[in-house]
Amino acid sequence: MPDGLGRGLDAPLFERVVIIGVGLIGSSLARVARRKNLARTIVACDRSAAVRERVVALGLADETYEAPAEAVRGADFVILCVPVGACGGVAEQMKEGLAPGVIVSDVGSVKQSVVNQVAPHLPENALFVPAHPVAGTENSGPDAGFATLFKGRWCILTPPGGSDAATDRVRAFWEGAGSNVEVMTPAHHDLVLAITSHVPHLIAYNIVGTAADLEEVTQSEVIKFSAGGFRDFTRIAASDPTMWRDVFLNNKDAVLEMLGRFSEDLTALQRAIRWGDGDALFNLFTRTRAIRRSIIDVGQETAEPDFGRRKVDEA
Ligand SMILES: NC(=O)C1=CN([C@@H]2O[C@H](COP(=O)(O)OP(=O)(O)OC[C@H]3O[C@@H](n4cnc5c(N)ncnc54)[C@H](O)[C@@H]3O)[C@@H](O)[C@H]2O)C=CC1
Ligand SMILES: O=C(O)C(=O)Cc1ccc(O)cc1
Repeated sequence: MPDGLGRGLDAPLFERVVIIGVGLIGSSLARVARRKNLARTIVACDRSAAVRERVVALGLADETYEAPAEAVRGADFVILCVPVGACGGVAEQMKEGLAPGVIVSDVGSVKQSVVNQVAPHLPENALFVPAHPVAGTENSGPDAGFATLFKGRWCILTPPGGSDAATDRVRAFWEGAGSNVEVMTPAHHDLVLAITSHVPHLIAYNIVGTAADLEEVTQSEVIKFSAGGFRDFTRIAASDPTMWRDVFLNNKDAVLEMLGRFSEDLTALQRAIRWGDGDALFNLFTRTRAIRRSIIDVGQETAEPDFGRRKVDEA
């Protein structure tokens, strides 16, 4: 009996899913694809020999390749899970192996730049549905992934022509992985994520760097007294340097726009402290407390909002 996507109820969603870049996100996808029967065959591709060895040792894939063009042969779904700055190069390397009608997607934290890099390399008969799971941790590599990473989290799709049959299949894949799916334009995605994710990471990198540079506060004191808010910043600031370098270089305009607003608001706070304007501080802190509580309320109904999750299960 076929489902809404034309498959038998027990049939996997895709025949041959290729994951290029098997780190935190790629390995989590491999794990959940296996667990939820989203792929008949899982193919892993990574340029790192050490990663490919771990993929084999962890049993994450049915086949493992170094070369993207070999990996993608005969695939009906290819997902780029490499840093955003590497997507164009990988697309160029894989293009000659792509079968007609293949759906190509990615998981990059920035969307417009990935579209600009990848689309020119795809043959006309490939269907491109960019995606961004708004779920992750500060850890990297195939050992850091886990099958429940995407459960109850948002996944944003930015298909070029709005929704179509390929988008429906990618939506089904992410829903199968446990995510809630939303569709928007790449530019809108990049603006929203600049303030909700990219600037917060930049602030964390900056505050940890500032604390580490302070001469009168020794490194050991920073560590010793980091039980407060600073400790949360250190988790974020432990995120992958390559990944985050690429995010900032590839979402430059939106990040600079949001950073400008942030700096203005920070200056207003600085002024309130200097002039003893307690009302200004109290009013802002009251508003932000309400925002946090509304996130938690929504989270309890739908998704667990805590980004600081750790690996909780195995493949
Ligand atoms: N880490 C996170 O919390 C999240 C990351 N993302 C996005 O997911 C993507 C991957 O991030 P992670 O899994 O965290 O990274 P990761 O560092 O854990 O894994 C990346 C993998 O890609 C491989 N790789 C790098 N360049 C390559 C190339 N040119 N060809 C083939 N393989 C290559 C690396 O060897 C590594 O195994 C990034 O685009 C990131 O923006 C999206 C949501 C959350
Ligand atoms: O670990 C955290 O707090 C995160 O914010 C994870 C994360 C990192 C990058 C993304 O594009 C989405 C989620």
